[in-house]
Amino acid sequence: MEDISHIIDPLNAVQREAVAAPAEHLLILAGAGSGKTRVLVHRIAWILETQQASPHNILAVTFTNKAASEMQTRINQLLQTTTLGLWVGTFHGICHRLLRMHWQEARLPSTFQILDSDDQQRVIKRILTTFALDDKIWTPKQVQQFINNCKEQGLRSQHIIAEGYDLWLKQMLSLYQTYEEYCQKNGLVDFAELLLRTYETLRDNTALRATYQTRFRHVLVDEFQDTNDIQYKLLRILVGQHSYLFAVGDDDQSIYGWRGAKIENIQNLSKDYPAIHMIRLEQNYRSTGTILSVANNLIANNKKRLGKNLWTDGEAGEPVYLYSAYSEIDEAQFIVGKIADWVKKWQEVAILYRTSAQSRVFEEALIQKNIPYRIFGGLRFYERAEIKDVLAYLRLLHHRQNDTAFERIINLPKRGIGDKTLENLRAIARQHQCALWEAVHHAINAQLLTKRAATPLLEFVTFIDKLSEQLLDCSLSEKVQQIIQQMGLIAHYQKDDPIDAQRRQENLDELLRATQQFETQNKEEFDIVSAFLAQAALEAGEGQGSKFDDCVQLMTLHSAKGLEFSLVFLCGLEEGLFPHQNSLDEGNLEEERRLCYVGITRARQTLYLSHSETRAQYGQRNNAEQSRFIREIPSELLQEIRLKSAYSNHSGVQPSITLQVGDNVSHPTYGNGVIIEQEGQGELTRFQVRFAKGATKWLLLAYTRLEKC
Ligand SMILES: Nc1ncnc2c1ncn2[C@@H]1O[C@H](COP(=O)(O)OP(=O)(O)OP(=O)(O)O)[C@@H](O)[C@H]1O
Ligand SMILES: [Mg+2]
Repeated sequence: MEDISHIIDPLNAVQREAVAAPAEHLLILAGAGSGKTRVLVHRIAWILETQQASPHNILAVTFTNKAASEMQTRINQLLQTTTLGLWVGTFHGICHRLLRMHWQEARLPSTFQILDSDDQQRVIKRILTTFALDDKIWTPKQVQQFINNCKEQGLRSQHIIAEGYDLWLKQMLSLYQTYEEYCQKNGLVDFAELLLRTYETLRDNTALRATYQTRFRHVLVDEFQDTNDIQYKLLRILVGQHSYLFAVGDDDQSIYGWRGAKIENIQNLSKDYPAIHMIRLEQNYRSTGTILSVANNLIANNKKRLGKNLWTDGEAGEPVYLYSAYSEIDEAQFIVGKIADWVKKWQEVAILYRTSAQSRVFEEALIQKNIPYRIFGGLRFYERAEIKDVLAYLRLLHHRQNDTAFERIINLPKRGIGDKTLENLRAIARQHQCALWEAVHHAINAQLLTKRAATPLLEFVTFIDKLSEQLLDCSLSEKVQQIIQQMGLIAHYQKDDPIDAQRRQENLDELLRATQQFETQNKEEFDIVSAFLAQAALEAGEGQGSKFDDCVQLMTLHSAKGLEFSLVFLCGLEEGLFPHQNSLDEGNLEEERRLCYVGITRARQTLYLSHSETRAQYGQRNNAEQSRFIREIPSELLQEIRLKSAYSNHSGVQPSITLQVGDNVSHPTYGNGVIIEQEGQGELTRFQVRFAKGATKWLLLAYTRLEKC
């Protein structure tokens, strides 16, 4: 047998037990940072190295594409070779792959296209117009949620029976049904459909099911606590009579309940696989003792827990710091000031927040200090308008029947094709049951449109046909480059919004780099354009590029799952923000607390918690109450960094408050401005100043040198 010490040695006794367990179903239920992901990776390496199965027999499911590629790298490192045939991916990625391979069994056209969330809403909007429903009452978003919820539970419209007089449900169901028919006819597959369709295909196809059940002898799943109904069903159907499930998870980190994830799936495992062997890991290797105590104390407030006790034999480390800011801008400046003092790599630093809108103030503060940063997950690269514009062109060139792409670019840049003409086209398409592209031809041939309406349309289709022919033999990146050039997109954005044009151009440059990289990585790919488009839709920016690799990471708490950083800032700990008001209203406090637990346990060495006493919301500044989560942490574990103490250390003179709202003032950095608001008293007096350069800032009188002028 091969020497497997490099796989086993870096593990503790319980981790070894899990990695080297005999072929059986296993559930590793353990707290944050206890090595679950490490154990999963080592288990794969161990299976391969001890030759119990070939890479071909292994399927590993992770939560993000980033996690999947890290996992693949770790396995290759451990085995010191590149493994081929191993499937590692997200549920969506794996299902997409299966559907591409088995489109016939799945009753899809070979050219089926993925609808991302935006495209899906566009389709729903179209359907809503044909129903002539009031789109204020029947919002596309609401219909989208209804459809996705159904699909995530494995339900088709025909499976749901609207009883009696439930008119709302009846209406939703008929919208759902129309949507299903539309997608089926046009070969469109939304994200939830990827999973549901794969499940149904395997369920209804005995031979196919048998093939995969025989193939995947080992099915391994990370972050199992966040699987939803359809994902669980998929796992059940993939794990055959002679396969083994290896699930790792942490009930305390279940944070996707709002998206249909079911903690109960952990209990279901023991019901559905009675022989499952459960292993608990309790030693945490990630965080200092103090950080871990903070996390343990917080999560102890949850009632619904399976219960576990995490410990570390590492050092207590630094205290956990708590900063009370007087505004979100002060909060951002404090945090960014601390980051500027950080001497190690930027990439070891993360700012975590509850809602993605909070990122903007941090971005501004980071830009001011010239610190490179990257937004992970939130502001997705492939979701940015300019990227979607170019990809829509690419889609239409590749597949003229793609109506979503057609609609997106028909007037981009402006061609003078009016809404009325488009409405006519849609009607023709409906009547002839054809794509908009064909509807244009119908309309022109049968002279259904006025000359004024027909001319730009004819120009458009001719242009696209010509461009398509011209680019036929070009590489993917050449195509993208030509589209950007020939469509005059940069000039269009310049006209559209000159301030934003620079950023958009940078994004387009980045897109070109992405296609070039894709080409070198996928030399064997037969249909590289389709492969790239699918990846773009699926990844939606997780692998978002940045000019710098080494940059500070900004992300929502939800995106932070599974990751770790030396220095973590957990900000906006205020009632209504975190815990979020929606969750409070819906009785989901425990899930919010788990989210806070996830945030705290991302930190290895240093953790700052912060909240602001006031926060601007909906155009006004409100007082904000400190989050209950801070109060739930024993105060001896926290070291407060107080404005007050900062003030008393401040060598300046006692501020004499001679300023008032309406005064013209000058500031050494920001220049001249006018006071528009005043708050607080004595040493905590603060002014809101609108500066001539455009910025509006809250300034604490004790800190700033504001002079009347
Ligand atoms: N036996 C060990 N010896 C040393 N370091 C370890 C050991 N086990 C895990 N680690 C390290 O501890 C950290 C946390 O491990 P890992 O990310 O696998 O935990 P996890 O349980 O998956 O955490 P999460 O719940 O946040 O996903 C990693 O840096 C990992 O390399
Ligand atoms: Mg993990």
